[in-house]
Parts: sequence; C-alpha cells; structure tokens
Amino acid sequence: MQQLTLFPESAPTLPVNYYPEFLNKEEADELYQHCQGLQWQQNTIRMLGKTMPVPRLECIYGDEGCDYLYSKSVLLKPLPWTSALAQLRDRITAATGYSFRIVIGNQYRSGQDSIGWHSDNEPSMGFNPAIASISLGSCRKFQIKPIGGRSTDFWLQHGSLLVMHPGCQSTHLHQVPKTNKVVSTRINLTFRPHIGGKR
Ligand SMILES: O=C(O)CCC(=O)C(=O)O
Ligand SMILES: [Fe+2]
Repeated sequence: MQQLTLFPESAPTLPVNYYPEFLNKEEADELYQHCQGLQWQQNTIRMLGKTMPVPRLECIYGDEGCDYLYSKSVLLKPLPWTSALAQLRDRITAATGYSFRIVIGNQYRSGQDSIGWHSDNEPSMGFNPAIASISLGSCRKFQIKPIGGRSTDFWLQHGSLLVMHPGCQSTHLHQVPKTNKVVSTRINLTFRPHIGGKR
C-alpha cells in the first residue's frame, strides 16, 4: 500500500528567519512613537518613462556618506542615526551577528501602500547583503518566493524581526502587496550594510 505523506510537497526552506516577538509590546509601542517623528519623505520613481510617487513614505538614517540609490532612480541620503535607531541596530547586530550602516524606513499609510516584487541587490550594499527588517504598527502580509517558484506568506506583526540572510537577494524576490482590507499605518525598518561612506 502506498504510504501517504503528511507534506506532499516538502515545505520550502527559505533563506530567512522570523522572530515574531523580537521586541516586547512596550518596546515596540515606544519605537513606533519614535518612528512617527522621523523625517518621512514622499519620493518619486521613474519607471517606463513615467515619473510617479513611490507608493509609501520613506526615510533613511545611517553613517555619513552611505547614500543609497535604488531602481536607478531614487537617491536616499542618510540623516545621522537617532539614538533609538542606533540602539536598535546594535541590538540586532548582537542577536544576528550581522552589521549594518544604514536603516531605510518604509511607512505604509493604508492598504493601498505597498512594495512590489523585488530583491534588494543594490551594489552599494556589497555582495550578498544580510538585511534585517523590523515591523511596527499594523500587521501586513510579506511574501517571498524563489525566482520562478511559489511564494510563502509571513504576517509581519508589531515588534517582529525578519532576517534575510546573505544570498537571499540573489535567489529570492519579496513584496508587501496592496490589500483592500482596512489597515492603518505600518512602519518597517530595514537595516542594511553599505560599502561606501565614512567609517
Ligand atoms: O515592508 C517590508 O516588510 C519590506 C520592505 C522592503 O522589502 C524594502 O524596503 O526593500
Ligand atoms: Fe526589500
């Protein structure tokens, strides 16, 4: 008799780790408050010959000179670390062993704010960057898939940490899709390495 397998298609192993309660509720609430006061900007992106607003607000903090250009179109120039962001950076480094020189913030004001399928493979981060992503506020769906493969969903909760390990950006794509559900603000902080700037 044929044996039934519990997992007919073996669960994909992903180059990520998810820690739902990296920050406790009190820490996450306090950090969310802090992040609301950061310098959020509405950037514009050039795509297919058109200029359009990026569908979320962005900010960047980090080491001097660690400028970040993405999609050959949006140039982010870091402001100096706030002490709360620098403390969080050091805590993530202690927990993961990875070092970071910038943090890019994304603010999703509603379900209509999003980030489409992409990988973070900007040369300014060097080869095979590790990226650590903190989520605050409303829970949103984060999807990740091997290039050409099927996607896995994570619901990134308030105070969680998602680590994308080295190699993830070469083999996988990720996104935070739009949703028609009523969701309020979500803030995401992605800590990243950088090969330039001043030490
Ligand atoms: O908001 C998120 O969880 C992901 C953000 C992201 O992928 C990015 O900033 O590159
Ligand atoms: Fe990303």
